[in-house]
Amino acid sequence: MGKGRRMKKQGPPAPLDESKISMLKKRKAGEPDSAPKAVAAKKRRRSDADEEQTISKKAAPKKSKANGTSNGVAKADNKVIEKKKSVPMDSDSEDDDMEETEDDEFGNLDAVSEGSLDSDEGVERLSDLEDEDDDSVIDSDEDDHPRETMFSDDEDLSDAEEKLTAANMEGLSRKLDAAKRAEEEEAEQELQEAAMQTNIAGDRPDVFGDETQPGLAPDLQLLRQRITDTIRILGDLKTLGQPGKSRADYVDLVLNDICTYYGYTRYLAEKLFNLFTPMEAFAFFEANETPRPVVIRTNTLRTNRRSLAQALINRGVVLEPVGKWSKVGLQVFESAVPLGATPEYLAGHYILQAASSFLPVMALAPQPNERVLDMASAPGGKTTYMSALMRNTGCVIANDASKPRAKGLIGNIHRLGCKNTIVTNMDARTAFPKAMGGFDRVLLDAPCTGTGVISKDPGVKTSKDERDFLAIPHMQRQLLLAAIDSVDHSSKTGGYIVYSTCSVTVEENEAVVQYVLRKRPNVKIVDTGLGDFGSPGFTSYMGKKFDAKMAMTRRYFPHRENVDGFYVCKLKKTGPTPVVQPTHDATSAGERRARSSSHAKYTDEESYDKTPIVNEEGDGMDVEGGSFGPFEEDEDSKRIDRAERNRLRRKGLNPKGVLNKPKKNKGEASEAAESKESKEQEKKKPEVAKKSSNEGKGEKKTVTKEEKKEKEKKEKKSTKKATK
Ligand SMILES: C[S@@+](CC[C@H](N)C(=O)[O-])C[C@H]1O[C@@H](n2cnc3c(N)ncnc32)[C@H](O)[C@@H]1O
Repeated sequence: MGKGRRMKKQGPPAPLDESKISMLKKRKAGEPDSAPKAVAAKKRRRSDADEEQTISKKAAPKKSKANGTSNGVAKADNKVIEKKKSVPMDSDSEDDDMEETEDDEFGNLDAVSEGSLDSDEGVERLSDLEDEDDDSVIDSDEDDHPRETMFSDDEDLSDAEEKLTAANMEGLSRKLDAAKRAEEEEAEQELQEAAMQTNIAGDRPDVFGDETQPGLAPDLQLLRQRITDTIRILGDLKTLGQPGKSRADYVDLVLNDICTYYGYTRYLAEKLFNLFTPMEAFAFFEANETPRPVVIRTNTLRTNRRSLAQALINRGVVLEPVGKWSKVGLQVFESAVPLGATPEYLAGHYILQAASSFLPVMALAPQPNERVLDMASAPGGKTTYMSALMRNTGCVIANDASKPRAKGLIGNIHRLGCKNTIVTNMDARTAFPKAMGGFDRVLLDAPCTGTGVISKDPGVKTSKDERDFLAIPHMQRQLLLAAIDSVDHSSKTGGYIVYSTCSVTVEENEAVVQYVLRKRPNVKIVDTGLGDFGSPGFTSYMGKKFDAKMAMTRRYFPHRENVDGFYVCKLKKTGPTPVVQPTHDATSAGERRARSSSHAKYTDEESYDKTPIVNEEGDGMDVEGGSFGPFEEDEDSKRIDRAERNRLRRKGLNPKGVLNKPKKNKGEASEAAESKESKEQEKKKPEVAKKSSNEGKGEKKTVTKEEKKEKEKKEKKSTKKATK
């Protein structure tokens, strides 16, 4: 498995159709639109495209002259070229440049976003196309027909994209060059691989032979070579494996090498490795070493994608639509200006947002006039998208437990002009549905370990340990139960919950969903509406079986889709959550309030869902004792405590010493558990001694001798007395 193959799989987005470029370059050069020519142009080769580009560049100045300072396409292209030559990347000159152009361009952009396009030549050429604005305001309409609405293949859209492509062809030509180079590299790589495989064909490569000298820095190239060799052997152990070496030996070797080469802890490397075949695991680890594409989301509350693209192209940004699956995303290839400081950014026309982050919101598909909760919302990428899909109507409650993060959230909400949003700062586990409930839809984009975003945060490689993979899923389960309980199952338009994480581990995804399915039989998994993009969730993992519908949840991986690792699950609430009816005396005022709002129907006998909560053991599923077993509260805290003790031991610390130190806030529970445990052990000691003495083993021997001596002394004394 070499880089070439990985590139093919993970690769950049599919190379652009050259025909589009040829056709549009012709248009750009002043030729009338001609569909037949465009079809013929499809077959042209790259050299033709280059030639046409030269023509278009020559034609461009005329246009820009005619346009003056307008947003003409030709000017845009020139500007890209000029900027590349004359605008250094240091911030001073960027600012200067922006100041010079800001008034005109920004003024125009505002006009465009309000639909009053300038009638100058360049802009006209764009505006004569079907505007995608109307479509792009709402990304998805009815939940019942999500695919139709979200993956529209309609003509207008592709036509608009062609326009965008035309406007951006300078960048796209470069992209084609890059794709060609990548292809050549791939071919080269494959040749090398083939040669390498020929060398070892028939041989059984001895990957165990070349141990690095202890104390010496490893030769990374050799290490990488050994990783690829071991992975190949694991793919055909029978033929390539050394006699006497088992699969476990090879896995152990490759895991150690992965830890050294990529810098993971053994614990995490193993966890991630186990998600895939060895070959795919390698692709995953490799993909974590390269950044994902930069993507921006158009804020349709302020502009539309076409106008935004136009404005940014004018500033020297090279971009293109992110893909058919989104009508609001733009992938940025190059930028002559800082994307977080353009006038368009400051005016809230877009937000920098990873492509995978769009998906949970698209799955939730909030509708205008609904009441929606975003449980863990900071810094607000998804909240603001929800607000835009709802066209600033209804109400979005954007909650986050972190006050500093909530500040960033408020900033984004203001910048993007979301007027239907209220920010709250509460621990969602306990606040909802107590404080508020009865929502039409709830998004839980849960706090997670971040194993899907290692390319952004390589610290995850070493910072996440056993304890995190117990404590975080524990919190996720609590949050998801609260999310379900906060939804109004009888909502006419909704009744949906979307659970998402930017982690790829099973503990944080399928296992959390499985847990809530057992705890809340009044929810079921439904289609996310995200089509075939991504892979199905696991229905079984390492001997554990999950609900068959788990395949309807979606997984996204950096090496497969070239997006951050992500998980999306959509649930539909079918009835009220069964609750044990408390006596009135025991009900607090807060609980009564919550019940009267969100759980109004709990007391309604007719609508009360009598479905019994399924057996804690699950429906014949093997959920006991595994690494992601039944996750009961007590079980969890014991496991978390155990993991904490292990962590401290690994650090060479005495868990008792550390955990028994008085603490003010965190860890009180584990401290209490720890001291309770040690007290119990203390109590147990005499019992052990007693028990042992009965059994005649170990410690009891000493005790018995002492006792015997004591007894003998006493006997001697009493004998003496008796003699006297
Ligand atoms: C993955 S981030 C959310 C990202 C956000 N949805 C977005 O798209 O911008 C998880 C968030 O959960 C918040 N969080 C952690 N524990 C929480 C809790 N108990 N209740 C509410 N929010 C919590 C964190 O502060 C963090 O901002």
